[in-house]
Amino acid sequence: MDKTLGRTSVKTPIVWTIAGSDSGGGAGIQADLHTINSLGGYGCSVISAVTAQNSVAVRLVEAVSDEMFSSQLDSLADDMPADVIKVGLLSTVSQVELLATFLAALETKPYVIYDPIAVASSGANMAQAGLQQAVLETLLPHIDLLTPNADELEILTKVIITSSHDIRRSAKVLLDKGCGSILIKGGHLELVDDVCMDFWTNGEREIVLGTPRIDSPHSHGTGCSLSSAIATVLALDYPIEDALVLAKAYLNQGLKAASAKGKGPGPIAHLGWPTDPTDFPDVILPGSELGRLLNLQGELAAGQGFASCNTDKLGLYPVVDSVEWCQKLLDMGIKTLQLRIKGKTDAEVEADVIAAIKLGKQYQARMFINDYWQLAIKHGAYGVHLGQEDLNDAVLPQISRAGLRLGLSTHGYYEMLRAKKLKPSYIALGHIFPTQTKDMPSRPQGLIRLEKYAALMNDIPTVAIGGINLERAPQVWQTGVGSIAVVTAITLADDPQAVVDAFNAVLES
Ligand SMILES: Cc1ncc(COP(=O)(O)OP(=O)(O)O)c(N)n1
Ligand SMILES: Cc1nc(C(=O)O)sc1CCOP(=O)(O)O
Ligand SMILES: [Mg+2]
Repeated sequence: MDKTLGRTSVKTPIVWTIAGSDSGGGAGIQADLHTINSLGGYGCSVISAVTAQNSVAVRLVEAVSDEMFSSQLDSLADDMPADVIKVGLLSTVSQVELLATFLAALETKPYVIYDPIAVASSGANMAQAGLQQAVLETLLPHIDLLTPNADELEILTKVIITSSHDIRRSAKVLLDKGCGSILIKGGHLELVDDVCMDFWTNGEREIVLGTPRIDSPHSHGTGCSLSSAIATVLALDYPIEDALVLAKAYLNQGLKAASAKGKGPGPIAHLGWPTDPTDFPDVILPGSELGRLLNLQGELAAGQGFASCNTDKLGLYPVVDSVEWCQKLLDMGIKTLQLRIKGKTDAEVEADVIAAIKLGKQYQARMFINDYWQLAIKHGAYGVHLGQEDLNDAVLPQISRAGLRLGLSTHGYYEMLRAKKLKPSYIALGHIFPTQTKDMPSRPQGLIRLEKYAALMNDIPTVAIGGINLERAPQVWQTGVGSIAVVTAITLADDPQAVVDAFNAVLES
């Protein structure tokens, strides 16, 4: 029997920060450790330089000796290997070279993020001449994510950023040097008024996140906190797109509550895992005004949205592959249902789609058609269900204009936020547990994440899917989702009627 039901306690991941000490506590090692701890990681530190500073000025910067720098790295490697490493200030050329050699020699290489602090926000230069060249030539091939702001980007690439073309051109310079991906931070990007825009690319995919500019004087250490937040969320095994979104939300939440600790600008507040929807960034869609300005690939735009299901509790939602199953389940009183036939042409499924839609109307049930959106429109279905890949081909305005409901699959924070912008009729959250029904590219989410997702999507109907059976149903239902979708729990049951009755009892509790 599955005793954990997906609520396994997550091991606290180890995140190293390799950075300078800020005696004022707001940036560098201190900001990193606050952030790592606040988001649920265990922070270890390798101090590259000691700075004497307060909230007003940096008075003195002293790099540690090469021996001390290397000894810290080796001490940690021998006993407390990192799940993710965040690198901040490196103040000498030899530190850059020592770190590159150290990373190259690691047997199991963790994900490495480098926030290339060329010049502190206070204006004090903390880096040795020649350091940028050493970074470009020796360190970048070991970096999975580089997080420069526009100034740092210009220093590293010599490209002055005045357009989206410049952003891509400068990113390419760094990717060509061997860096895995780049997050260009929008704090200093002035392409769009009043929107703080962050641009991420790995050369194949692009993600743009926007947030209204939060005008706080207390923004000391924001870059350090952002990169260590990304590091910690990655160490907790979230994918990069979710780490970007969560780190941004962490920063926004902290900026709103930031306060002075001395006479000058204070640091952001460290307030734990973000949960307030208003702190989360806007996913910029390619078909939006800003998306077009940035030349993002694709057509997706927010549009008018989709017809409502008139309830946020869609109940038990069986997903089946035949008209016979539809008939059987409608006879059992099911009111939300999906016909999911895979791998056939439109012509091969059309008769089944027509029959399923007709049955749905006869039983006054919400009959969704999976994938075959053109047939669903043609024959007047109640709704369509589409996944992330389907969004590349489907013409959403046609579905919306035809008055059909739209359900969208999602598998994490980024996809949820992007899906929500399309104003669908419901959002599916998957896959919660391992499933035999389909090969999934993502990992099972588990109940702890599902609970967070359901709370964040609190103003749109939600459906949980993936590996849900009767035993797991009560705990899934307690997370606050509005519906439970199942395939094999019903289709492989010895007594489907008994299983439907038992699910209904859980969902009515
Ligand atoms: C309710 C519900 N949720 C998720 C899915 C999966 O849709 P998709 O990702 O498009 O995958 P396929 O089902 O097409 O294989 C779904 N069908 N229903
Ligand atoms: C079709 C499907 N979509 C998923 C998603 O997460 O998007 S999980 C899934 C299969 C669900 O089948 P079962 O209930 O047998 O595990
Ligand atoms: Mg699909």
